[in-house]
Amino acid sequence: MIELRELTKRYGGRPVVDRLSFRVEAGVVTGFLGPNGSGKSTTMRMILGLDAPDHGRALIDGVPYSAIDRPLRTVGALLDAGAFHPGRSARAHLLALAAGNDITPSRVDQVLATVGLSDVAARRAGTYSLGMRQRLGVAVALLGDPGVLLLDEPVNGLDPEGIRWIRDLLRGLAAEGRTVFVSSHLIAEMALTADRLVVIGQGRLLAETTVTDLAAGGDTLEDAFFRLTSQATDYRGSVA
Ligand SMILES: Nc1ncnc2c1ncn2[C@@H]1O[C@H](COP(=O)(O)OP(=O)(O)OP(=O)(O)O)[C@@H](O)[C@H]1O
Repeated sequence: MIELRELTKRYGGRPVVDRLSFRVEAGVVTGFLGPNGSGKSTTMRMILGLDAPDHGRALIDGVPYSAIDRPLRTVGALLDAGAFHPGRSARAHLLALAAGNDITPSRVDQVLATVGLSDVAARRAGTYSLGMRQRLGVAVALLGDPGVLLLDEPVNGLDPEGIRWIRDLLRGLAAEGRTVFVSSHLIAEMALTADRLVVIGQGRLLAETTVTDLAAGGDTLEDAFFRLTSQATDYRGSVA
């Protein structure tokens, strides 16, 4: 379970995450939705201890990330799919991470198979397509067989087959009782993947809901999402 209590981050005096409080429960996929720049990545970075909050806290199974022993085995994260040494093979990359976290080499082969990279595992990660890099990022997240998973925009750059694959994977991981928290700015994709939704705008909580309830007002999901977030963007578009 992930719990945020009044989590706040300011940049240049401006709150980009603003007293955010909510829970992400185990056993379902929770979508984290908001327009561009609404603070999703900053929130995830604070949950993972990569950015320090100015106020409030983020807890994973009741403790801050920094207090978790062997974190890879508790929390798996996909933040930036490009974060690999380009000269290293996918297998070497995973083996190095496994060695540092008391994870067996056989687990490396398992996750390579899960993400569909077994046949190309000896290739340098720098030669991978964007979709293959996303899959390697997912392999890293799964490596420690963690009970909690955070994925920031995992479908970015994936083709339709890859999108369906990640959707099925996330739903399967939640069905195993894991906590799955996945960000997106695409309501249509989240409607197919997530059960619960946490919607933010300008760093503030706009709604904690379910896909079913969001659509219940008779609107299309997209209309309901726009209605929720229309007053909470830093930009405005107009149709000529
Ligand atoms: N290191 C930083 N320094 C200053 N401002 C930052 C920093 N990181 C993020 N911001 C600002 O914080 C706000 C929230 O950014 P964030 O990346 O968390 O949003 P997001 O919801 O993930 O957006 P997107 O969907 O576009 O990825 C933005 O206005 C961004 O410019």
